[in-house]
Amino acid sequence: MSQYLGLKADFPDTLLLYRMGDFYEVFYDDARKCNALLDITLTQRGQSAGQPVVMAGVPVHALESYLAKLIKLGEAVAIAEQVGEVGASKGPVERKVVRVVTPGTITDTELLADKQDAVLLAVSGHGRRHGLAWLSLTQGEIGLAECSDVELPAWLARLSPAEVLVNREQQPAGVMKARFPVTNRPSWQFDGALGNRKLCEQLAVASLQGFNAHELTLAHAAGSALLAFAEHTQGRALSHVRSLRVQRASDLLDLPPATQRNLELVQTLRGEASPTLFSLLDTCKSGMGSRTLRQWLLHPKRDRAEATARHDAIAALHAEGFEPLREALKSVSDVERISARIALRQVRPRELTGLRATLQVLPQLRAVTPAALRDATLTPPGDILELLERAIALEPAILARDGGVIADGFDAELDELRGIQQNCDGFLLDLETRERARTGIANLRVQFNRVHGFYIEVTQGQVDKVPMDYQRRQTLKNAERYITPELKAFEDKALSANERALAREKLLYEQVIDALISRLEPLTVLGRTLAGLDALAALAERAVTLNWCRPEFVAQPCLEIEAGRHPVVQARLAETGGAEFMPNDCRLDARTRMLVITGPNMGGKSTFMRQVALIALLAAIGSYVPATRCRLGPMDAIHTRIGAADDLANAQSTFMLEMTEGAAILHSATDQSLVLMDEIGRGTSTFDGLALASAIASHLHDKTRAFTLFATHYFELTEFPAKHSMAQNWHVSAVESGEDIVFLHELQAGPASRSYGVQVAKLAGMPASLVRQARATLEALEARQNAADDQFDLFAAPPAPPPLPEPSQLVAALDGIDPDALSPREALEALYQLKKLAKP
Ligand SMILES: Nc1ncnc2c1ncn2[C@@H]1O[C@H](COP(=O)(O)OP(=O)(O)OP(=O)(O)O)[C@@H](O)[C@H]1O
Repeated sequence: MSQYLGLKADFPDTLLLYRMGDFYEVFYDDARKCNALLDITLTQRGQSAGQPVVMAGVPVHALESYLAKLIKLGEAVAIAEQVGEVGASKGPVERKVVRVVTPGTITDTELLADKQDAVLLAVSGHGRRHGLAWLSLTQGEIGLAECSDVELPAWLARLSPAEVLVNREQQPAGVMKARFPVTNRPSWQFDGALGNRKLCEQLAVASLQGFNAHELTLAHAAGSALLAFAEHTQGRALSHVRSLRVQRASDLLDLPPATQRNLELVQTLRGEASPTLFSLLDTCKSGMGSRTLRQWLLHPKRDRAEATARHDAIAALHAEGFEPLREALKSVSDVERISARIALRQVRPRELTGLRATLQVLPQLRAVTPAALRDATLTPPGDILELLERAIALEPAILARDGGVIADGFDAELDELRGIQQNCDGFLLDLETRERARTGIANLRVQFNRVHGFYIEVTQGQVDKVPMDYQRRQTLKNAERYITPELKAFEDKALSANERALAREKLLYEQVIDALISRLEPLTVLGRTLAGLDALAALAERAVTLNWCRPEFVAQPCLEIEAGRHPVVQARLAETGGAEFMPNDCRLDARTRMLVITGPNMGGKSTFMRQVALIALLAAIGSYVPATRCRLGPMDAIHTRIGAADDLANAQSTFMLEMTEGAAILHSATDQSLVLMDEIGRGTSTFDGLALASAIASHLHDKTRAFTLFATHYFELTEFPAKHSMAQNWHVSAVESGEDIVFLHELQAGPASRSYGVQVAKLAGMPASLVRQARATLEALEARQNAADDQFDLFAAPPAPPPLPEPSQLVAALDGIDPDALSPREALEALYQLKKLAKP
């Protein structure tokens, strides 16, 4: 147990899986935890320090599936293997932790989601400002950023880390509130100067100035913890991590967590992966293409140069045809992950054959790529392909340790070892023929037995013909057995050929990896280029299949959409064979900044608002958009306040959440933001709600001047545009037919005439008697309302705040005291003085 306890001391917070023969065992608390998490049986064995040893085990062959479960549950796992030889020394075989797997540092293909990177994020600082450093080990690029505590949730949502490293002694509240797996790290690792040095070393540069990252001290501190942890888990330096990107919130189109959620970008409101905007867009042919597209979707830039270049690329793909390219992309493997796994020396033989196949199709892929996108990096690095073709077998074994990985003809020694195994019988026959000819002994035989190994047997009558180089091995009654130097050499080779072939293969495989590591740069770049091409080709395909148009960017404030559609709702309607989707226009500009949208429930208000936001976002990531025409001015953020789900986990009521999100929008939106407000105020009583909704609308119209789509059930708000010149009334149309209602989903100018709530309730299947009663009550209420209608002005300017009271003498005296400048005696006097002033 002492060997186990020694190893465990280095990994106190990590489950330690300890190899014992055919099992990985876990002990004590780790065993209890695994019992609870994996439902594996606890046992007891012997005693250590007077206590029974509680343990549990998983079979070696099932390790990966148990690891996958543990990682999914947010656990970190250290794996201790036997590294010493059994019986080589007294006591237990030497064991070492060879691998630490944590949610943010997994690189195993089996454990990683194909379409999503596992991002490891470190957050430094606490209180108001934070430094962020992140990395996906299978990508090889470090990201750095700094942000305020208010911005932190948006960063966390955008990066969606698999694991967050925080300072054990200064845990940032924003991280602890979010629901990501957190790993505590020692305080000293969050050091700015150390981080700067480590980052420079990692990137092999003298200063971070070239990356414009030299002044981000807080981010350096996070970088220090990030690199230390990543190296610690991999047990080696990260030779493939060679680039750095500084992200500034001000460069990105802001998509706060609520927006990502409400627009169902990568996850539905129920937490499923489809149908979402991403699931609709992602027809990529490779995992790396999908990951790139996802990254584009969640990190749209404010600057439109990159998006315009992507629009150009899609146009080129349309002009020259994208199907042959997509066909060629089918035979491309995940070069991005394979290069990272080469760097980490974890690459498997079949991944190398995948890489080889990719390099082989490159010329063909290049030929079908439009000239404008035919990047220089699409030329195969010839030496790498040549090496893979020569070195790796056509269909290698799954694991290098099983042999059969290195191709025949690559290494003479390996060929010979394999030759020995395969041609043992042939060699012996050949030797026998040669020796018979050389000695003239016609009945000489070359043979083998387990006890004596190989020998040449000569009958007693012929022994005088035996040449000088024959050494006697054994004397029998009728025969002598000999060995020759040649046969001895063959015996040595044959007996250990298998073992030696395996060892030789392992060595050669390592050498191939060494050679690949030295040529990693072009491979990494190639991975990135192919991933980008795959994502672009998917966007080109979507644009044609779904009949989208190229958006136009302009410099003046403007958001004009003709015949816009909600891509996901439209696809769902088409799938389910429901009604046709009704396209709608939207026109906002410097003079019209707000649409007040009314209409019945189910009329299509939310769908319309979301489609406007999705179209703006799609344009910003460089995609075509679901409309017939689209012109967009500059945009810095998309804010949304939609829905009324309680946030029970954070103990917030519907109304509190509504107001918190509303307040966040009012604080951060600008005149370049797009704001969607869906039925704000409905979480409280009618008067409260109406008062708040109108105050919020006024604030957005008068102060923020953001492009706002304001959907509401409060009819009173349809009077808003009459008094606010930049607002207009629009409504979603519906027609009554008898007591029923038909939704036209068409956006028309002007306010809605009524809300049709009772008809919608009938449609939803409310009992007929209840609907009748509701209709009667409604009529009575409307009659009373008309009678009592007074001319109350909802949008009158707010009353001036009351003047601040004069500060009292006591407060003025307190204000005048500077505690740091007082001697103890002066402080005592000041205290007496204050007491005197406090007397009535
Ligand atoms: N333009 C459209 N064309 C066809 N169907 C549509 C359109 N817009 C919405 N719909 C359909 O109507 C349903 C309801 O739309 P939506 O949720 O946008 O209505 P709403 O007015 O926001 O309702 P509520 O006020 O109850 O939230 C959608 O699920 C969709 O199936």
